[in-house]
Amino acid sequence: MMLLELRNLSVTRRGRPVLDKLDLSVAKGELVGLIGPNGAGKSTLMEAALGLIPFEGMSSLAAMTPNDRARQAAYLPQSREIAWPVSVEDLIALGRIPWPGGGRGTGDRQAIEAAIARMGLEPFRHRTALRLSGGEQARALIARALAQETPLLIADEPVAGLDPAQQLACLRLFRELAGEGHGLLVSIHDLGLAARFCSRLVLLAEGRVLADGNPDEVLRDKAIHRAFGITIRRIDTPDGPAILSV
Ligand SMILES: Nc1ncnc2c1ncn2[C@@H]1O[C@H](COP(=O)(O)OP(=O)(O)OP(=O)(O)O)[C@@H](O)[C@H]1O
Repeated sequence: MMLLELRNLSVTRRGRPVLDKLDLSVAKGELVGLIGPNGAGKSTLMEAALGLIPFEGMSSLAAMTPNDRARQAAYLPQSREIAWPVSVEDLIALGRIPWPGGGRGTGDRQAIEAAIARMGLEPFRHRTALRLSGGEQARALIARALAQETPLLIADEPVAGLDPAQQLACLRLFRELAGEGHGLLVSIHDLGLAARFCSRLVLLAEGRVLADGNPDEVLRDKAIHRAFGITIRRIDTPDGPAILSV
């Protein structure tokens, strides 16, 4: 079952085409890694898919009412802004706004507690979110998205700025969520982590999808060289592939 469908999606920014008639879908159970050089349009694609910026073409999410969309997809933007000095627990409760209890119902409480536990935020729950480190704030924002309990999670560079252990924990959790039937669209610059954890990679460059498929195939594709101007060397280890960029 498809959780997100984009057809013929085009975006123009400052008079320049950033995305050009792009097609992309995310199904239940998929952890899709969106890769591509800086400025390729990964954030633009997510913003357009969510209907946050003007676009041409079709996005199944943007076509929904705001409340339906908020129940369908949680979004972690690249800029991790926490606007007010709220506690970590209250920040996470904001993820419940689209649901009937609005953060205060019994179901809401369970979702909030599950998100706190999954992100290991118990020690921080009463701390003002603005007084966390950058990586801790990132985890609190991921927990807010988890508390939203949506079928789809769209995350823009969620592991940037996390330490290696937290990066692994976060991607393991994302894989677990995919295993539970969620769909995830996650932009990521670390090709090694992308190869290890994603079930599918979509390579974006020049406003188009240059490659889309199984990580092994996408990372072997000539398109990687075309997109990044680098060569990828893959070393297989018992823990999965290690990727060297040369
Ligand atoms: N608010 C904006 N107004 C105008 N142009 C923008 C805006 N945001 C991004 N752009 C331009 O759109 C293009 C795509 O940017 P985008 O942020 O989507 O790339 P990205 O692939 O997410 O990059 P990165 O890997 O650096 O995060 C870039 O050329 C960028 O300069």
